[in-house]
Amino acid sequence: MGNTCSNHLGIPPAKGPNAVGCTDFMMDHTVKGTFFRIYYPCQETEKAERPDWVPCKEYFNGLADFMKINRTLSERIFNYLFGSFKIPAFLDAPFKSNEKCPVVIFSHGLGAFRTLYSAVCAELASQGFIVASVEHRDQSASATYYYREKTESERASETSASAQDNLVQEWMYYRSPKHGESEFPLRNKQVKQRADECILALDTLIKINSGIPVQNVLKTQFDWTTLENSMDMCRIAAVGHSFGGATVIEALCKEVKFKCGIALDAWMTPLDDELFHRVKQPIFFINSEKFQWAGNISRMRKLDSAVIQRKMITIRGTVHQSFPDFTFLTGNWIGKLMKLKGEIDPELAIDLSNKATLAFLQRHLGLEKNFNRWDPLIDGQDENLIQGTNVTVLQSAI
Ligand SMILES: CCN(CC)CCN(C[C@]12C[C@](c3ccc(C(F)(F)F)cc3)(C1)C2)C(=O)Cn1c(SCc2ccc(F)cc2)nc(=O)c2c1C=CC2
Repeated sequence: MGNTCSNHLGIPPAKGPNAVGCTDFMMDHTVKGTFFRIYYPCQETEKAERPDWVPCKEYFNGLADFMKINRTLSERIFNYLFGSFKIPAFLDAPFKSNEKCPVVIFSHGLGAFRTLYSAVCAELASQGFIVASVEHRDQSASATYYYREKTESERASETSASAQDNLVQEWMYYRSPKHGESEFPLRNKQVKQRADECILALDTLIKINSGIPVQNVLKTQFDWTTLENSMDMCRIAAVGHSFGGATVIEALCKEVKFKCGIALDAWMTPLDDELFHRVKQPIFFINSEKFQWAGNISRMRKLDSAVIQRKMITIRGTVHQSFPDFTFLTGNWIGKLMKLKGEIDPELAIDLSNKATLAFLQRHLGLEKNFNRWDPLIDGQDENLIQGTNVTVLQSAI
């Protein structure tokens, strides 16, 4: 990425001391199995190549459905606009770390999928974390796939004998609420499934860490046994964007192994009210300036506590899409037109968010790093940050 001129488009490289590897894991042939992309510290290798940011065209089709635009037209536009981007990580590079790595489980937003937050996940991996970016199968992702065994008739109708093993790749697309269907029951059911999927991903990493052999149904060149005894299972956090932010809070409530949570522009609607007094871990809300509204903020405020650290900052000049990778991938005027960019430089915004995240993780995972140099950001002490929120919340609404 030698190109330094400002109009260079691409996901910014990670800033930490470690090179970043990434690979995919799918547990089994069911829709209930866990599916995630893992980012990890790796050996510098010139031969590994960077994977495509969007792995296959079905994701662009799903994105078109999610945005309610025509598939054929948009597939061409998305391919033209985004088809050639690579992510800042080396595919299947050999894992390398001279110390146990803390663990982050990442949850994507509504209409997104596992690869769209690589600027956040790769940065954490470059700083020594192992990050599992889950792909949710609750029909909130634009698209996702799983494998199922072929049925008798499918096998029978097979022409060539050289057919692949008896598996069929099954695609699941975003499900929008039916006409008249109220949003809460659907989103509440989904947030519970999403939390379970984050916990299942964590349990899978725990098995891998303890040397229990686990099957990866995806054919990759990555040797999962190299991760044995490499993860610090006392230092686990959950991070997520928007619907993924709500998933973080639900997951913290269900699984005490998550020591803290970071919610990037959380969307609080899917959460039950009675959840708020049950979650006990520290939570950090990093909000955009444009997405939040009083009702959403007042639900975050219900988590305020005198005894458990709950923090909130707002990044000036940001929009909801300032956290996913799209914010880096279009020119200024398209980006602003499509609300993919705010007023602030996207790389500065994600840098502030990542540094504040690392400082909060050091504080609540007890890391012995120097991320505490960014502690002031947790309290909004920067010209581009607001401590708390810019949204006025009526006192009575709390
Ligand atoms: C009419 C559609 N309507 C559906 C309910 C609202 C659609 N919408 C605003 C969008 C996503 C947008 C987007 C993406 C991507 C391009 C592209 F051109 F760059 F591809 C453009 C334009 C369309 C901005 C959101 O849903 C916002 N949002 C998100 S956006 C997460 C996301 C999705 C797809 C991505 F590729 C990247 C990130 N995650 C949430 O958890 C929640 C919300 C709202 C409440 C909870």
